[in-house]
Amino acid sequence: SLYHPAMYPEIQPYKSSTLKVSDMHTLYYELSGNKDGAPVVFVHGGPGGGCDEKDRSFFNPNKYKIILFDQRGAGKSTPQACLEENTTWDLVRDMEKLREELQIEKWHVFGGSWGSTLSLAYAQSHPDRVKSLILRGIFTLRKSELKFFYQDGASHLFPEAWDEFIAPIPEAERHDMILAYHAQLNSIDDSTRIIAAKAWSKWEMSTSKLYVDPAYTKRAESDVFANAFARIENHYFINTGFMRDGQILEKQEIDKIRHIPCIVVQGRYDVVCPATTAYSLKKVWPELELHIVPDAGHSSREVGIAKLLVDGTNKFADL
Ligand SMILES: CNCC(=O)c1nnc(C(C)(C)C)o1
Repeated sequence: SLYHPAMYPEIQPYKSSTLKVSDMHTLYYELSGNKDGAPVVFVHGGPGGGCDEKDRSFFNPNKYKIILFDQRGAGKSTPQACLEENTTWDLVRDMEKLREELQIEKWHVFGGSWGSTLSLAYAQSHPDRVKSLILRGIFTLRKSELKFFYQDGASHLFPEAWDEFIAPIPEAERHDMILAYHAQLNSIDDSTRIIAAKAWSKWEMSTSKLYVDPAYTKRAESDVFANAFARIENHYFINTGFMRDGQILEKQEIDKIRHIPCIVVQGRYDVVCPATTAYSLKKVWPELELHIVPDAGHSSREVGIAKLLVDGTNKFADL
């Protein structure tokens, strides 16, 4: 079932296709809802997480032309979990290629977690192509954010899951978990790679909701999902998103997009992308509408978060 009564019923795409964006990469995308409606592009998280069919339900299908696409190496895009030619700026260029392929002038942009990072990077690169931004669980890949979730922070709140996360890593390497996981996720040994990928994914899935949800955590047990999610996330994080530390929050970058209508929905108890980053974004971008949900964690599937996201898409539908 869906995460809140305000969400729209599950629908199927009226078109699914692929777009070749480089000699190496081909993206999967799909269109649903009203083909003459207001175009909105859904930017999935991870990176490497891929889209989920339920993601269509954040949008009124009578008002929106709903565009879901799997970023490089994620979901149904190929080559699966490929790290070559896979950077933030390749994905920004891909969004422009997709927009042009679909003959869209301007579109609404909706994204959570890594999806909020890429949405902001895209808007700062192409502000004239963005009608509105609806963002959840703000993530800007600062070293402090990565340290909190992967080294010394969330570990204090989820000690049991943290024990499982560090288990595959030799004690001598635990002082730099992202680097240590990079070695295992890129090992020549398949079993080392998949064990590390599942442990990495399970850490995130078991800390993404205020009430740990076993059904949600199960997602980490899929070899295909875990492999792409873990390898691509780790690749982006070890490169701190291919950006300067804090680049997205710089005044010169925010000033490019301050005129764009923007709603941010942030869980108070989000331990994956803690509220401090959403708050920093609000301080540098006072015009944005910030909602901190008092009883939610990171996931867009938290009841309070899902409701405010749908309220946001309903509000922006007629912009
Ligand atoms: C640090 N990564 C957070 C993120 O982007 C994310 N968390 N869960 C997801 C999926 C919903 C795509 C699994 O993405």
